[in-house]
Amino acid sequence: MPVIPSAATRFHGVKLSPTSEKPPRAAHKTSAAARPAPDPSLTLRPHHHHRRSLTHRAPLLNPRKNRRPRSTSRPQKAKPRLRLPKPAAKRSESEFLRSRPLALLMASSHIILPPDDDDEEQRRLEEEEDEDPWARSGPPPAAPEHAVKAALPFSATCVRISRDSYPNLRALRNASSVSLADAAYVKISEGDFGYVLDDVPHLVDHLPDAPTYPNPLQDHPAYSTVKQYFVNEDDTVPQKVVVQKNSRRGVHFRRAGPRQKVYFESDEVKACIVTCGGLCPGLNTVIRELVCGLAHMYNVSKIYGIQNGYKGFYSSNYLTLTPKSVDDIHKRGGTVLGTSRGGHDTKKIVDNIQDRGINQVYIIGGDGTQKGAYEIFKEIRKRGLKVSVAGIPKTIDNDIAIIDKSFGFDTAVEEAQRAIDSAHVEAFSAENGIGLVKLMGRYSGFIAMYATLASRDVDCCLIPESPFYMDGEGGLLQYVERRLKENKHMVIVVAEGAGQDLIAKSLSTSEQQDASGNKLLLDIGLWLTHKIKDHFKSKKIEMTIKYIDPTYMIRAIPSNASDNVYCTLLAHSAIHGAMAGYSFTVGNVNGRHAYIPFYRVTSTRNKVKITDRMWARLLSSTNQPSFLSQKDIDEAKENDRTANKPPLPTGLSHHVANSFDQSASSSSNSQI
Ligand SMILES: Nc1ncnc2c1ncn2[C@@H]1O[C@H](COP(=O)(O)OP(=O)(O)OP(=O)(O)O)[C@@H](O)[C@H]1O
Ligand SMILES: O=P(O)(O)OC[C@H]1O[C@](O)(CO)[C@@H](O)[C@@H]1O
Ligand SMILES: [Mg+2]
Repeated sequence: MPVIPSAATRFHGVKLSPTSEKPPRAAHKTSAAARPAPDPSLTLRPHHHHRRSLTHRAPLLNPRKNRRPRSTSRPQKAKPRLRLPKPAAKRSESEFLRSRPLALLMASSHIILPPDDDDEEQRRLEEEEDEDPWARSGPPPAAPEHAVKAALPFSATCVRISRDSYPNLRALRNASSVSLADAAYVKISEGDFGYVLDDVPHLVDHLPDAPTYPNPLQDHPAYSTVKQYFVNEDDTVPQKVVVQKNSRRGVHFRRAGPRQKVYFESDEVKACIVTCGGLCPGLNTVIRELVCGLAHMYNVSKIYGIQNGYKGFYSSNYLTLTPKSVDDIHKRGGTVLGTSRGGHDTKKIVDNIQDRGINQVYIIGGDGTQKGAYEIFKEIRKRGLKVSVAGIPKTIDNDIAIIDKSFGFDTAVEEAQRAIDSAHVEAFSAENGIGLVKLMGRYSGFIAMYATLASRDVDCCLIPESPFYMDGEGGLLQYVERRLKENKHMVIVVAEGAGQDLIAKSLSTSEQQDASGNKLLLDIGLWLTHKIKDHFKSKKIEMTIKYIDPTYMIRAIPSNASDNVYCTLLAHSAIHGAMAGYSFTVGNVNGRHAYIPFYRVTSTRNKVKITDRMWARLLSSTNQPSFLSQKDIDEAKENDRTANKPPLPTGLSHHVANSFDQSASSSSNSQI
């Protein structure tokens, strides 16, 4: 374990030891501009151990040419997943081509076929494909109890979803509607009763001969008493848990957790961690637990911090992280690594990953960051590198699709209470007092909604998902007037993304964007304050309004206790997945940690559904008008119907498509 020397640099208030190395001169063509600039303040000490490790050129893991030297602890060969296509004689070439998913044809090195008898089965199923008995006549009649029991064990019946699951041929056929590059990474398998596995990519998809090793956790004293520590390879987590008797089993994700076999030896691992996008409570906890988890569970000692977001991959030296150097960082807000927006240059980033021999990349960030992680993963796959990419979703707005909740959200809602309490005290203590609080939420009003529901002092909550208007019958100004008459004071909570159309209409400003291309928002809090003041002035009614904007104070604090635990578990799940060779975004799905494909978390955004009971609860708790016309409600219902449905390859069997439809439909988990 590297020990922090006294000369260690202080960075973002934390003691960290930067490596003194620049990346080795690459044999391949990283441009000079892409090289990290030497930073004198970060080259304080020679660090021989790491110099040696960093100058070691990343093995370009073309399975045929550059195979890793075999380790002393005998690697176990992975179960072969590749099968050669059947002899041409059995089918004509065009038949063969038609029967292969486009994705598999493109990457001939990983054509993955079911066993011969499955091929027969496959053809039979294809013939039956247009004859979905459920589509014709509804769900099958209830089977006798013993038959249902026999059908349910996943591994017994879902023969095509083996431990090393592979893309389903039918599922990906004619994958022409998604981009070629993306179709290659969609791994969908089918099982019985409408079961679908939306799987994540694995190293063996492109490195079929990658050796496996026993998981070092099995010798770990802390885990020796655990009854079943390793998760079953076949375990999956359903996207939708509210079902009826005859529902399809629906879409599932691979369950997160430690596997019996891993694809990296401990001393082979070189992990790096990066944080991108805006701040969020818990970032430092995730960093800490990644470092400590890698070191303590898997005996990994080469762990590096990338400074200031994606651009740090190619413009800064990497920091050496040890359990000691990150020991107390979870008690601080922000990120000790620094963060930024913009600067994602996939090629330069992967050049540097390759040059420095990094083989596990942990990427903490929001929706934009996960899109960036997906691009990095695709480039890594293109180059045939043995690198796992693990995304850990971070966003205070809670707008990442699929997952139950993002870390830091609870802390943010809790901290928002203090601002709302102050607003309430100010409003209550004045004659006709209004307290107005602006909370974060660019496109999704979760913080505002939950903070309002938690507080009970709020009279009106405005969020981006629910349009509102100011003037006339049923408008906001009329409601404020009425409320003051009734109560003599009121509290308004507004999410920063609410009412942007109204401001844009009244102030003719041109749209601006941040470095990542996100729209820069106009200050709805300030605008509302003026509008309300002007309204009462024109009516000659005395009133006082106090505008509180705690947005950055809320996201800059350390995470609370429950978020700390959540961050720890997320970090551990990410480590287990990366060690097991998967690339994914990790998240809680219905209370279980799962590995979610990048394309799923990046293709839609989690939003407050104003057609759900939760929003109705809010309306009934504040007594505010909904501000919605029938047209707005119809539109919202239509949006909800397709809200969580990802863009899928065309040519999916309607069994699979139906399962996705059902799992995406709104009357599910989001309602409590
Ligand atoms: N489509 C994309 N492809 C590749 N990289 C992207 C993409 N969108 C964003 N990024 C990169 O991801 C990083 C973070 O993006 P962004 O600033 O949008 O924050 P975020 O991750 O969405 O977090 P949050 O919005 O919660 O603060 C930036 O460095 C940006 O360049
Ligand atoms: O000022 P910054 O750092 O760009 O961040 C602001 C944005 O970041 C977030 O906190 C997360 O996306 C948004 O709620 C907010 O609009
Ligand atoms: Mg974002």
